[in-house]
Amino acid sequence: MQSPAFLTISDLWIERGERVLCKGLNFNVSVGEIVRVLGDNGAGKSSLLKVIAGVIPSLEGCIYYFGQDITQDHSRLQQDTLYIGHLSGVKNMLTVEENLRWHCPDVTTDKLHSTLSILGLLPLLSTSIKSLSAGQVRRVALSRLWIQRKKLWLLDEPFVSLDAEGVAILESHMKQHVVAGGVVILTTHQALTSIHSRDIDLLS
Ligand SMILES: Nc1ncnc2c1ncn2[C@@H]1O[C@H](COP(=O)(O)OP(=O)(O)OP(=O)(O)O)[C@@H](O)[C@H]1O
Repeated sequence: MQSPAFLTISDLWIERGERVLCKGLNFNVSVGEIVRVLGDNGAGKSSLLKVIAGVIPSLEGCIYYFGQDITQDHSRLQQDTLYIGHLSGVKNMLTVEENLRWHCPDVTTDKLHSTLSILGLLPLLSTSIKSLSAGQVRRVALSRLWIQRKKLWLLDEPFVSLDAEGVAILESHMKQHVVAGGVVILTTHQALTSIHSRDIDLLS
């Protein structure tokens, strides 16, 4: 018998603000895949990620995690998921280090420093988020991908504000993650330059 997919989205309907999005959406995601969710502005890409993350409920349909229906209780999937939303979850009043320690209280100083070094943020360790550029804030948000070990990455517009070097660093890290058996589901309006993805198109 074939083993169940990592994630199965089955006849999923999403409603937001009395508008129905994703009318009967079906797709599977396998271990080792990068899935790019495409669609026009307002098509429902962020909403779909939020439904998978268990942040908002679906109107109808089911989500299966390794064949187990988790539609009503996302806790098993949430344990294995790192969701970085469009607004990135970075706190303006904290420094770069405080932000990361807030999200990842168990991180060692070595790991923190090596991650910030990869992302070019080490000199900004004690700088308050409110003094950073948009691209630097995005790098702080994404640094959790190097620290928190989770199978599923749900990334909403992770490339926004990144320069070419930042895009290359993130694409390379995604590639390593899926080669190691992870899964990435992301939304982006830009083409991926060095990684292969499977595209799911949400028609608006
Ligand atoms: N909190 C909310 N309350 C009500 N409606 C919402 C809410 N958030 C989003 N919507 C609506 O849901 C629809 C889909 O929004 P969503 O953010 O999922 O789209 P998107 O495809 O990610 O768009 P974009 O490409 O612009 O980021 C839009 O019509 C939007 O107005």
